Amino acid sequence: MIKRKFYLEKIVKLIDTEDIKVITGVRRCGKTVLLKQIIDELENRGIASENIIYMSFESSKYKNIRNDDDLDEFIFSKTNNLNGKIYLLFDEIQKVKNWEVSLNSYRVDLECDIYITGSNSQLLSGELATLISGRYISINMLPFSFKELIQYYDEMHEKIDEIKLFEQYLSYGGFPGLLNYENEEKEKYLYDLYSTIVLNDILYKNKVKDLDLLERLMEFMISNIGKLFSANSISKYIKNENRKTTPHTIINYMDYARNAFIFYQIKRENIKQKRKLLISDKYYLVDSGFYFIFNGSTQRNWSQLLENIVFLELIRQGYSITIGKIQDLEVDFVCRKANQIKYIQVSQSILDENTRKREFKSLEKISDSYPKYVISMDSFDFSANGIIHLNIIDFLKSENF
Ligand SMILES: Nc1ncnc2c1ncn2[C@@H]1O[C@H](COP(=O)(O)OP(=O)(O)OP(=O)(O)O)[C@@H](O)[C@H]1O
Repeated sequence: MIKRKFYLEKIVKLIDTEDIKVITGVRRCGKTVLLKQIIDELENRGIASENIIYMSFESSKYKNIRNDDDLDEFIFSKTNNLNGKIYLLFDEIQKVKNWEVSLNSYRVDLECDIYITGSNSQLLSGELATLISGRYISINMLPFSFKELIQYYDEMHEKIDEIKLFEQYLSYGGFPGLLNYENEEKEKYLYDLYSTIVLNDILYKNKVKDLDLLERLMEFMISNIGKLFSANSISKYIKNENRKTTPHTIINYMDYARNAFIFYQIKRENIKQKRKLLISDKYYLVDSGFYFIFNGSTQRNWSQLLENIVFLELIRQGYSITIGKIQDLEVDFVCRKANQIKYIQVSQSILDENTRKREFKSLEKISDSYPKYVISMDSFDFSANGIIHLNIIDFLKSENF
């Protein structure tokens, strides 16, 4: 197991703070392993193991703990005779009914520090969420980044060519569990994971009735990542296939998929007109592996994939992102962090002069002095009119873009 330093550093700073630490993220991105790494950190600090209580509600061991009363009975019996602070780590807490009531009472009645995980962004939006609102801090996890993939092979002492590794990352993405499998099995792993999310986290959880429509919508969105659409335009497209639907249904299904962390929805802004937000949005995937299962190796649109990978790295690095529109041109990403703005275009290659002109054109139209970049797979140094070219691998390897 590699240490997820990026997330651990954030969490370690929060140990012993009052807030409940909430770790969310798509299924199988590594939340359980991270909880175990937090436990290691607590033990390294000399905390007695009996004061650390880890419970995974996916495990049959706790199948009898179904609601807040069951959980309270268990926790109070376990902690009755303990001295000192107690560390509670609950994996997939949403399986326990009214869990918010329990956590709220532990905060008051026990000297404790609490960590929870969940794979749905609605974890903290149920009716009882107000009990802990304002008393938690959440950390959203993603599958492995390219840097973490390099770290993984380094720690395995496996020499691997960086370009080959990048190609592997482009195709299969960064779900950590994939690394236990060979190529053909990777596809199956991704497909099984995708199906579990669609069935359990979207269909059953939201009582979706039309599985066929849901599957068609997901396939459409995954194949069209990084393209502009609205619920109306998708609804029209799907109706053209002789299926019944409404924009309202499409909006609901897309929300469910976002809540399961499959997609990120990004707004579009007009850079010139006072940054006004526009109607249609873009969607990006939580991991490019899911693109692969629908688009195989032959039909892949590399620019789309690169854009998705750049997007993921930007949100990992804490940027908030919109898509930019300037006159009739698009700027792929407008990135904001701490009063700074950066503009980014992503292109497979800018070796061809016409492509280069096209990619630079929208950035050249922006008159402010914030930094502007074009990221591509090319590996030459190039800058013109204040626009800097970056190689994608260098970009992904940078600690602080
Ligand atoms: N840091 C890591 N290093 C190596 N492998 C990892 C790491 N983190 C996770 N994995 C592997 O990825 C898989 C999924 O990890 P994990 O169970 O922690 O994910 P999860 O987010 O808790 O999943 P779920 O939401 O389904 O409970 C496991 O096979 C695990 O071994």
